[in-house]
Amino acid sequence: MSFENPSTGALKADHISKAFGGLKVFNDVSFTLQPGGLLGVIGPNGAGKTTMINIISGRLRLSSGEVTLGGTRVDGRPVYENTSRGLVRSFQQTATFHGYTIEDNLLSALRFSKSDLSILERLMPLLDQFGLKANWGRNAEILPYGLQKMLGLTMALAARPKMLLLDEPAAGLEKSERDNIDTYVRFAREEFGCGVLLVEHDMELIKRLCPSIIVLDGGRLIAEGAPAEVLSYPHVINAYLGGADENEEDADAQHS
Ligand SMILES: Nc1ncnc2c1ncn2[C@@H]1O[C@H](COP(=O)(O)OP(=O)(O)OP(=O)(O)O)[C@@H](O)[C@H]1O
Repeated sequence: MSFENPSTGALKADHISKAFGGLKVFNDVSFTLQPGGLLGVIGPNGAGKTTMINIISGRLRLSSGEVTLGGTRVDGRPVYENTSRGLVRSFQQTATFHGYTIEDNLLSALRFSKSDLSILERLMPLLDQFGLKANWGRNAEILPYGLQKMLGLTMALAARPKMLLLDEPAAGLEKSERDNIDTYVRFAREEFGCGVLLVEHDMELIKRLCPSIIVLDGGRLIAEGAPAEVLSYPHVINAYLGGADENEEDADAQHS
């Protein structure tokens, strides 16, 4: 039994593991994201970051362990049910309805999440800043990629998230557009008070935004803590650079 309110409680991954057939994507990973908190998730390609978001949001089932929001189990639950609990994810690729205008896309997002037009009013400063307001009646399909990406991210806020799962929001953006992600995350936290799980490869962004991070590699959680510290750990650097085998390093050390 839980006495916590699911819409205000922490997001907890408790000893979660996922395998696709014989392929173990991650194994025995645990972490907690406090309400209103911000946790970065990094790891080399194929480390299992997107799979983790798919599991937390309800798209995929866990092999073992559990994920709870405010004490209520959310893994294995339908996506729409988790969305209505305030657990909302964004996609690595753009996720807009092609053939529809910016306005239509946002109105559809409001409808899907049973939100009213007042949410659109709350989003207006963001829409203005990203240049989406200026392109209101344009077909989303023909917008530059950066605008499509920010539209998709803004649409995620239409569901009034309590916990926002962001899957590489900066991927595909020009360097000059990446400040938009800082603005977006700050806005989401201030306007909606939501917690943010930020999966990202852009280390500058991670260092700027996240007070703490976890690192996944080869299916394991290999480090956690403040980014400046964690990113200096040799085994984290090694995971990213795919450096020399540890035994080779030992052998080198013995010969030097
Ligand atoms: N539906 C699936 N069936 C089988 N294997 C899968 C499936 N989805 C993902 N995988 C495998 O799981 C592993 C983790 O993939 P995932 O996309 O979660 O990694 P990632 O850390 O998000 O990578 P990237 O940083 O490149 O986006 C990869 O080896 C991938 O091929």
